[in-house]
Amino acid sequence: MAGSTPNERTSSEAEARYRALFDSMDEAVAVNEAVFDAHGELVDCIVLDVNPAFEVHAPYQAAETVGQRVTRLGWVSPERLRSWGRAHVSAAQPARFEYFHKPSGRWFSVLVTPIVDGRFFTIFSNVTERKRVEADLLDSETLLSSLIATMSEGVVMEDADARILACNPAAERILGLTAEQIMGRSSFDPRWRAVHEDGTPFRGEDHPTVTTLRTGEPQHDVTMGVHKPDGNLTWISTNSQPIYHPGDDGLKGVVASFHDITARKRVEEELRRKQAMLARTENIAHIGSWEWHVDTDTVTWSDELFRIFQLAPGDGAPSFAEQSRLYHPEDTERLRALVDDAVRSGTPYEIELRVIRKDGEMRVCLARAVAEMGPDGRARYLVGSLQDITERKRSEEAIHQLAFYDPLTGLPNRRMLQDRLHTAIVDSARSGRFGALLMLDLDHFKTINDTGGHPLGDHLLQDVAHRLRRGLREGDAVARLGGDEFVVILEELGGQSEEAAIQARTIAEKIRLDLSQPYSLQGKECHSTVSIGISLFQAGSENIQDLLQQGDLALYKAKAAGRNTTSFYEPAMQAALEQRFSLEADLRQALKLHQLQLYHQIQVDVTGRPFGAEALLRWQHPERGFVTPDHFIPLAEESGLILPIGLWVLETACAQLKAWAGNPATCDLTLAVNVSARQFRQADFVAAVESIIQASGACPSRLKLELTESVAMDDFEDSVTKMNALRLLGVHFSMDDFGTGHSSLSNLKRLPLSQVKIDRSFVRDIASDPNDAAIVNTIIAMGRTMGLQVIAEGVETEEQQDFLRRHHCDAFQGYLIGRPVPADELEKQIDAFARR
Ligand SMILES: Nc1nc2c(ncn2[C@@H]2O[C@H](COP(=O)(O)O[C@H]3[C@@H](O)[C@H](n4cnc5c(=O)[nH]c(N)nc54)O[C@@H]3COP(=O)(O)O)[C@@H](O)[C@H]2O)c(=O)[nH]1
Repeated sequence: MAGSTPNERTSSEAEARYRALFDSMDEAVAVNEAVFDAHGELVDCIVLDVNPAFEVHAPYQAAETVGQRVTRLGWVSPERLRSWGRAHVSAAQPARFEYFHKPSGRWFSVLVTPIVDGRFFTIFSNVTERKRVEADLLDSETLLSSLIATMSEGVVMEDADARILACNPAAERILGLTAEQIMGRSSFDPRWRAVHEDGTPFRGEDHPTVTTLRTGEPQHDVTMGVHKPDGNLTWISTNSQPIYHPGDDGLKGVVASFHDITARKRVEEELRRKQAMLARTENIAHIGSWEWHVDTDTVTWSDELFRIFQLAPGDGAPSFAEQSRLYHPEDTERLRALVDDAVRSGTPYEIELRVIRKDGEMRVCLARAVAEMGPDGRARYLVGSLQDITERKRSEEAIHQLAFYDPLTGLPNRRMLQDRLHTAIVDSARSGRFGALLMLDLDHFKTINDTGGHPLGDHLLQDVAHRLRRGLREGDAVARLGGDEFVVILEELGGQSEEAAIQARTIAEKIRLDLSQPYSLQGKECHSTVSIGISLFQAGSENIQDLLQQGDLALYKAKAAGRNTTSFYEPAMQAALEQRFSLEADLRQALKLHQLQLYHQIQVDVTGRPFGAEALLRWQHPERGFVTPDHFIPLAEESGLILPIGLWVLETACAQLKAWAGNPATCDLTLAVNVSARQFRQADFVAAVESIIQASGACPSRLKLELTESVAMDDFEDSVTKMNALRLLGVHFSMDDFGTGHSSLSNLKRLPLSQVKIDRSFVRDIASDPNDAAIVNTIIAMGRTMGLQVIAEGVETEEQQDFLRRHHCDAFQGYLIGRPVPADELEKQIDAFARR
């Protein structure tokens, strides 16, 4: 360059290079000059120059910028400039600040770099985009942290050593710790006192965050219990997620979120407890429950249901259709109809089903179900129960069996018979045909029982039951009333009474013959026969009790006819029975109304001297007149009235003895009193006699009790005991009706008798019948051998008395000597004898 110095050339070349560089720079650059105040403090800068990029990137035109002060341009505030100037200008250090150009809405990063002589480059970089990203980032971070802060889930962030770096308020609340207490704690910290659901300790290495740190895998829904500082256990469900830094492979930490499931656990626990309780209850009650979702055919069963069917719960509940094979084939059709109905119309059902278990065992179950209906009016669900009622059924059957059947023979008992009889009468009304009741009683069963023992008797009754069942038609009923009494009900006989009677007798005869065939009992052949009473019935003609009574009467007739026979009921028997009932009713009143009297029949010795009398009961009825003992004594025996009557006789007789004791003419008299079987068998008989004697003041040795042979021989040991006891008191005994029984000599010897009385049936024909004469002779001889007084009763003629006297009979009683008379009459007879 001409005319310039080298320095000037160098300077201008540098200027040119600077210019070229300045102008070529991509960034907007301004050259500024510092403005200092009097104290040398930077107070402003004046823009000296701008490059071409300035107009492109900076928000100003060169013309409006050059020569302007930067504070006026708004690039920096005076205060900021001043403070920067203080800190950096002297050190010639660059400064960077950011500046927002409002009119353009752009952000600039402004780099102020000191050059020399108080000049600066001010370089503008448009950072609007970065600022936007930064602002967005800031926004999302703010959002995230406020989200975490407000979350109900606890969140903690742990570093690579599982040490907590951050936590949110929910974590504090759930763990019962402050943020300060949480921060820095590691998952291994024993203070957590973490436990598994089964109560075992939760080891630090199993903690989900530790697992995530170890494996890099997220963990989900890990349940653990942690103890709060107050000792309460809090249950949490935890998720953990690994944290990686972008562009970095290494695991930096883990974030864990957890929520408090203590309440849920409590509810679950309660639910579990209730389910267990329900299962236990179902087990105790043998009730299984089920649910069937109709559309999907999904079936749910309770454990108990599996148990009832003996199926493994692991195999799952069979579908509804499959279940039919679990029931008895006869039940499935009915069940299907009920299920169809329930599905169609929602009708609940209840049905007894027979469940066939895998091993073939049959159980009786009560099935119940209700439907849950859908909006379409069809069932969506069927919900039901199945109760195993096998044991209950068995008990009911056993109770029914006990209540309605005879345990020995298995036949219906009296109660059941009444039901059957009722049905038979109703059926007879419908069909117009006759029915018949056969009342059966085994002949001499007591003897079989007594001689062979009760087991033999039981065996016979069972065999009889078997034969009866075997020999009858299916519709006919057979029952055992008790003891050896059986009843057969025949139905559908003829429509006419004669025809029905013939049919009934034919069947009864068949039964009689069948039952009279030999029995093989306990290895021995036994024989038995039966008496049968037949009573026909028709619709409404009789009530059940009447019918049974008619059967009894017919049976009585058969027995009276010699047994092993059949007899029909006759209305005349009914009349006799009614009369008997009426007589019994009157006899009950007789004592109270003082209608009974004691007559006395004199007894004399061979010289004709009266030594005593027999007391004989008389009943003077106001309407019936004089009722003889033969009529009412058996009735009194059967009804039990003989007990109060017998006591009255004893009391009256003892009172009479006491009265006689005061009279020299009668003081030596004995009085014989008849004792009935029932009276003698009373356990307190001896005590009763003793107390009557004592109460009356009578002399016991004047009292003679007459027992028949059969009474004395029946329960012989009891007779011996009682008689000995009374004999010790002084009471004498006479054996009445002697010769009619079967007493053996050895037995007779054991009885403390004073007298035997020859039955009047032998005396009657004594003169004409050599047999009777022989019997009387034998009795007299035996009595004398045994040292007993022998008295003959029923002596009506001189011939009889002569015969007896000739054969050394000791004493006589009969119409020949005197009829039974009242006590005052007897005393007159005694006087008359005395006067002879
Ligand atoms: N348990 C009780 N039984 C009693 C009582 N009183 C009587 N009886 C028993 O009743 C049966 C009938 O007695 P009755 O009608 O009194 O007949 C007695 C006499 O009258 C009768 N008799 C006496 N002498 C003759 C005679 O010469 N001819 C004749 N045809 N009959 C005569 O005999 C009956 C006395 O019998 P017995 O007792 O066997 O000596 C009868 O069985 C009485 O036992 C009572 O209080 N309790």
